Amino acid sequence: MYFSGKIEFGVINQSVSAFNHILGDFSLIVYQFQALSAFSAVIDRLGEFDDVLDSNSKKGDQDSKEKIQLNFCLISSSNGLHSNGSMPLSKRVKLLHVEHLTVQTPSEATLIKDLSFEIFEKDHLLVTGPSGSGKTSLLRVIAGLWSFGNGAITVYVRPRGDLEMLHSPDVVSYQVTSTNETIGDSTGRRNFEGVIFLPQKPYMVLGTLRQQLLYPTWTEDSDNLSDDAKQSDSVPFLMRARDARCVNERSKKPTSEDLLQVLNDVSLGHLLSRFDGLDSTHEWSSVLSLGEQQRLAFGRLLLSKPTLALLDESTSALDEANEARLYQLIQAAGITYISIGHRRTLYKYHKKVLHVSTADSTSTQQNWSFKDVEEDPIYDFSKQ
Ligand SMILES: Nc1ncnc2c1ncn2[C@@H]1O[C@H](COP(=O)(O)OP(=O)(O)OP(=O)(O)O)[C@@H](O)[C@H]1O
Repeated sequence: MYFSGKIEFGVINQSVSAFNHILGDFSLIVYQFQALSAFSAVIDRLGEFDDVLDSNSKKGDQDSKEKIQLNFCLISSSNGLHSNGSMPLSKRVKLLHVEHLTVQTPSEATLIKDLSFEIFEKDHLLVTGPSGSGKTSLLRVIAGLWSFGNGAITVYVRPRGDLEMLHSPDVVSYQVTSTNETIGDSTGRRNFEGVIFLPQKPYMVLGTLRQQLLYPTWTEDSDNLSDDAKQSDSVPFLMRARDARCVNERSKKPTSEDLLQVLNDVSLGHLLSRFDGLDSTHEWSSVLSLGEQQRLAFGRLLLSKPTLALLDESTSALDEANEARLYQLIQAAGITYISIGHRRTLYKYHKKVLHVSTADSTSTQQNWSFKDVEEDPIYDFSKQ
């Protein structure tokens, strides 16, 4: 066609280039077919996952009446002087109110029936009972990690700094007023300050010894979170982003001296020479024994000073001397705690005891008893 003059040379060039272009585009699909099909499978799975989340949240809304109501209240304080200037008798600060709580498993088997009790400051509570009776589930409910069942729980938290105030000799009383401000419910429960849950096997973060100690209160991730993220539910519970109404200022990050002091307090000073200071990185869950990990977790408690600590067999791997030392340390730090444990020696460090027995599915009777620790016959044995 070119020689007969029907077409110009430039047009032939353009046609070749256009053909190559189209061939290249189609070849991309052929060559990348495997990657594209894998990508499509991932998109399908994400789509299904999203559908399941949507249906669960809709179901959750429908079932909300059946779920455990968890509320957080901000404790308000006053110096409590009477109008005539006299000092009132110091009032006890309520930290936890459990009302008609029934705890169930996801398959609706009842673990604890119609439980009601109150915990005041320094009313350290020991939860005992046979294996499988629901002790851990109860702590998970209080921590907001479990909501199967019904009833209501109110957790009272105080603004950071008030713990120090309470123990200052200038403060003669600390009062819960009738105008406690509700700062969150079961949907917004992650945005508060004041409750820490310590499992039997503590979570060891990837990073340095310093980061281990600062977790979960001063994690780098939570430092880097945007304000929007800090206010959203997407922040993991243990990172505990702060609610502006709860703490006016971010609590002061402990210095290296504070961290060294806490390490010595929990008898882990030797880790510094063994692992070359605070800033070396190791796989901590492998290089530390369970007892050392549990002591490290108590170090975190001593730095964070929560209003309420939930200890789920948190000293199970420790000898009695170390266990005694840790309980004395958190008592001295003014932390009120609820512990689960099987050892008789634990009775000494608690004021109240909640005994849960295995629920009988054929009976509607309560399967728990709540009393002062002195009233429990085991208490006398524990002192020997
Ligand atoms: N995620 C779950 N799904 C279904 N059932 C569960 C779940 N977690 C716990 N359970 C069941 O709930 C019951 C209570 O468990 P829980 O861990 O609260 O008991 P526990 O009293 O703390 O036991 P232990 O003293 O052995 O730690 C057990 O029968 C357990 O199998």
